[in-house]
Amino acid sequence: MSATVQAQGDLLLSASNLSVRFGGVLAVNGVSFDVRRGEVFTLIGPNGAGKTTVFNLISRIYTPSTGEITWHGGDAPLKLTQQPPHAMAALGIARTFQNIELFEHATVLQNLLVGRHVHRRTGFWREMLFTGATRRAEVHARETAERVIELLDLQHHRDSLVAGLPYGVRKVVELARALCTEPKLLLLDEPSSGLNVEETADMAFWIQDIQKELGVSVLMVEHDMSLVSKVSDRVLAMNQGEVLATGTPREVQTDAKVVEAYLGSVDDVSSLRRVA
Ligand SMILES: Nc1ncnc2c1ncn2[C@@H]1O[C@H](COP(=O)(O)OP(=O)(O)OP(=O)(O)O)[C@@H](O)[C@H]1O
Repeated sequence: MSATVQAQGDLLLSASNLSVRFGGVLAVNGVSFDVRRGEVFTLIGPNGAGKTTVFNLISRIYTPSTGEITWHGGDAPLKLTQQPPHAMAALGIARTFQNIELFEHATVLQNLLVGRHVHRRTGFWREMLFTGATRRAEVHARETAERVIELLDLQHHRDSLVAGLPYGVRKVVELARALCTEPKLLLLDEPSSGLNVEETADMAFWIQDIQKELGVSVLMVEHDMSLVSKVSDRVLAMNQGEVLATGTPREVQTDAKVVEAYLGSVDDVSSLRRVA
């Protein structure tokens, strides 16, 4: 894993003119944005704005009706819309889910090693014969898992069954499992959902560590504006499927269109000014 945060101007992913229609609902309408290497880029907006739909377009759960998503994380630009969902992890895109999806009756370490298997290239017969390549892959998987365990302070939980862990720890384990695929881009779907204030502050700390220590870029959907302000380099605000504003957390939170979308009135702008 890279230890350097890369230059901000360097493009990692670009979404251009994305639209999705569900029956009569135009859930996403002409949305364009870029995610740069090393940045935390956050989608915000009121309920039903289209954030999750954009997120699901990037992780290839949905295919856009119009538009294109280009991945710049490989040797040459790649059209993500032509890739199947299962190809995402191998390309360097990992995600977490709003409702945690872990193997409940496996240990934390076992869950992390499952995450690593996306990079196994050794083939069936080599695995059966446990060749040198297989052994090296196994050692690398364990080393990566141990590094992630240390980074996210999960040492005490390494051999615990996930089912017995508090919700806040499980959220961190899910983050750890995604990191074990050694992604270039980490997609976080509402990382603070279900967490209390203290756990949300811890989550902000982990996201900053992931960005700064590992150089991993983050694209997240998040409602908690304290977390958004603390960790985001740039924010994109949506409403009714369309982009309202893109910029720093402060720029977006004080944008009149954004304030109006949240509150229905530009008079209440001060209540959104909770930028750290
Ligand atoms: N699979 C689907 N089928 C039909 N309509 C959908 C589907 N997914 C989303 N929608 C509709 O698309 C619009 C955008 O929904 P989306 O979930 O993307 O919003 P959101 O900004 O993530 O909202 P929230 O913050 O409440 O999660 C909504 O009107 C929603 O009802």
